[in-house]
Amino acid sequence: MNNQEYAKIILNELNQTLPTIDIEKSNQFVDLLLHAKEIFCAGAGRSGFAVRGFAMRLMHMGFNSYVVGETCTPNIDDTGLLVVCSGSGSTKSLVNHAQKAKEVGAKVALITIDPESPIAKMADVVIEISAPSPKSAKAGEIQSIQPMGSLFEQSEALYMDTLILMLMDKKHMNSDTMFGRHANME
Ligand SMILES: O=C([C@H](O)CO)[C@H](O)[C@H](O)COP(=O)(O)O
Repeated sequence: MNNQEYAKIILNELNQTLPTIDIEKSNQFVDLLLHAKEIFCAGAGRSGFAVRGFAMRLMHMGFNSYVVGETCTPNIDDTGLLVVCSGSGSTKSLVNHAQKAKEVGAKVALITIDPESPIAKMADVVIEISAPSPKSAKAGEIQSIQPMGSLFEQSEALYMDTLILMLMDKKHMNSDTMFGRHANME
């Protein structure tokens, strides 16, 4: 198959995952984002790349957003929100981050394939994406030709872009006002 044929298959897969994500839980997630004093974003591997992109857009909107593990990321307290992206919901470092967040009274939002996972059990809101899971027993019903967690990782990145659009509506922001905060020392 050529690249265009594969592209159509991938888009078809995304067309199954993205429109089935829960609306009410997404509204709850947006409320948590709007009310947090500081937002801490965590993920490992390719989920880590996805959540870094989300942290950047939040920064563009004026939120105090941080990537967990970066040198200049401060402590989390009861005014904070931890956003975790984890297909399995059981990656050890991320379980530890969620435990710490709950210990200090912070909120936790999880994007995952497995709503029964250890992090899901601690989370205030769990966003389930149905996709194959290479790292846990629970796999979503939606099938993929892509390797490992690719469909989940693409879906979570695009899902977080839908959250950004919802936040832009609520805060009356547009691309120009956000670009004003983009790094000018690149
Ligand atoms: O990078 C990943 C791997 O490529 C799976 O497709 C995962 O995102 C990484 O291993 C983290 O795992 P999860 O916490 O289960 O997302």
